Amino acid sequence: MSPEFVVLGPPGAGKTTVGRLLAARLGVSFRDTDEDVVATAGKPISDIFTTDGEQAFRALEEDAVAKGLAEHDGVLALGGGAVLSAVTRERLAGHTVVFLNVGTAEGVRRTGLSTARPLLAGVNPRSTFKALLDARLPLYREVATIEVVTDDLEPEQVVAAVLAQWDKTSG
Ligand SMILES: Nc1ncnc2c1ncn2[C@@H]1O[C@H](COP(=O)(O)OP(=O)(O)OP(=O)(O)O)[C@@H](O)[C@H]1O
Ligand SMILES: O=C(O)C1=C[C@@H](O)[C@@H](O)[C@H](O)C1
Ligand SMILES: [Mg+2]
Repeated sequence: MSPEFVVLGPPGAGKTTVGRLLAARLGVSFRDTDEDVVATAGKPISDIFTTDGEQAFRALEEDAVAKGLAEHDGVLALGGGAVLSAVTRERLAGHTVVFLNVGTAEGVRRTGLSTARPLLAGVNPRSTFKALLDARLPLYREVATIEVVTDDLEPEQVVAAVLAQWDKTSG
C-alpha cells in the first residue's frame, strides 16, 4: 500500500484543508501525520513541544510518516517540518509529493488566528515564518513532484491545480 498523494508545505499552506478536499474529490481517505502524533502521544502538539521538546516531537513525527507511507493508500498530509528529517526525505522518493507553497504574508495571515503552532508562537511570527520558509524551501523542493503556489487560490482551486499538474506529469 502507498499513498496516492503526499501533501507537504509550511504551516498555513493548506495541507489539512486541501488534503481533505483532494481526498474527497478522489473518493479516498485522508490521513494527517500531525493527528497521528497527537493520538500516539495522547496530548496536543503544543504540549509535546513544551513538555518533551521539539526533538521528541520530530522522532514521533518520523515514525508517523513512515507508518503513513507504509499503511495509507489515500492522501497523506505531513506536518510542516517533516522534511527536516533526511530519513523522511529518502522515504518520500518514488511517491507523488505535492508541495503547497505559501508566501510569508499570506502564511502568517492564515496561521495568525491560531495558538496551536508552537514554532510560530514567538514575538515576531512574520520573521519566524520567513526564516522557517527560507530554511525549508530547498527541502520541500528536493522531494516534491508537484508544486502549487497557493497565495491567491481558494482551496478548491488548489485542488484543481494539483490535479492538472498530476495529469501532465503522469501523462
Ligand atoms: N488556499 C487557501 N485560501 C485561503 N485560506 C486557506 C487556504 N488554504 C488553507 N486556508 C486556511 O488557512 C488556515 C490553515 O490551513 P491548514 O490548517 O489547512 O494549513 P496546514 O498546512 O495544515 O497547517 P499546519 O502545518 O499548521 O498543519 C485554515 O484556516 C484554512 O481554512
Ligand atoms: O512547521 C512545523 O515545524 C510544524 C508544523 C505543524 O504541522 C506541526 O507538525 C508542528 O506544529 C510543527
Ligand atoms: Mg495541518
